[in-house]
Amino acid sequence: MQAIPFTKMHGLGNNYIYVDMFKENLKEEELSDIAIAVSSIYTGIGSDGMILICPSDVAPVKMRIFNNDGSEGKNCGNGLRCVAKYAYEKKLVHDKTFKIETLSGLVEATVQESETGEVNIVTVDMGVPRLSRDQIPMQGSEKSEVINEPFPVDGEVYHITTVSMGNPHGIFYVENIEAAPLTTLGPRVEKDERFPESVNVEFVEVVSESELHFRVWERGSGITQACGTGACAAVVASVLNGKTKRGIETTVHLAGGDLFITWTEEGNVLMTGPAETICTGTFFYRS
Ligand SMILES: N[C@@H](CCC[C@H](N)C(=O)O)C(=O)O
Repeated sequence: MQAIPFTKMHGLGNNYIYVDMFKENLKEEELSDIAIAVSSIYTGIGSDGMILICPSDVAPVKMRIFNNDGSEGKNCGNGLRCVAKYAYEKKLVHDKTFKIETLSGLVEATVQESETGEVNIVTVDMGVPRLSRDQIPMQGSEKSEVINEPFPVDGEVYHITTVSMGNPHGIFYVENIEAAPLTTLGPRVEKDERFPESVNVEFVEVVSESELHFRVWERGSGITQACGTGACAAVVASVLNGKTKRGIETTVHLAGGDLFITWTEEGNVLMTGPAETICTGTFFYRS
């Protein structure tokens, strides 16, 4: 049995068990099983997965994210805001703006500190979205982009736009977000063979040129209350489809609350939203 101190945090209800790898030592070959164990609502703590806050050779801190099925993702927008909050409050960093390494590259976080020294709001420069099929990855002509492309599923033709924010997203537009086929099309598209690494599946209702409703079926975790990279991908997809404008802030309404996202004229995507600590404790892992 291994005692693992943890902090549970969430960004708009997208909640993970955070382990401080500056202090703890988890075996690489057990990470996937530990993520599954901590995430269980019956025999674990209950979460959308596990995030490791690690030392880095190229930044003050590195994030690794495991979904609740044990698979490792390459990026996590809500997780990045929580990692930034943790790193600043625990004095792993001293500047309000600092880099975070992810498996898909470096991003830059800026924390807003309250009078009590707490961080509640974080902006992350998520970098440049990746649009070609080989970057998603998605089967088909390598360098082509997938914008409102017919996407047949079990005899019905939907239209998909794909964007990578370091992890893959497939976006579908719907008339009414409440009627989005989250639990049917979500898992079906997640594992579709056209996506060799699976895909996060998002449904978007356009409210105006600067406002979207959004729901997500996450790769490896199913329905979550929010997906930061997914919301960034939805804003990029909406510009590409001529539904919203580039260079202006778009409010994305997720099940867990709102994110404020701009795809800048310079090319980077900026995401601003909350990060909160739920509790701390010790998990007893039995391998
Ligand atoms: N919830 C996250 C994304 C987590 C990883 C994703 N499920 C994947 O496998 O790519 C976010 O806030 O971006």
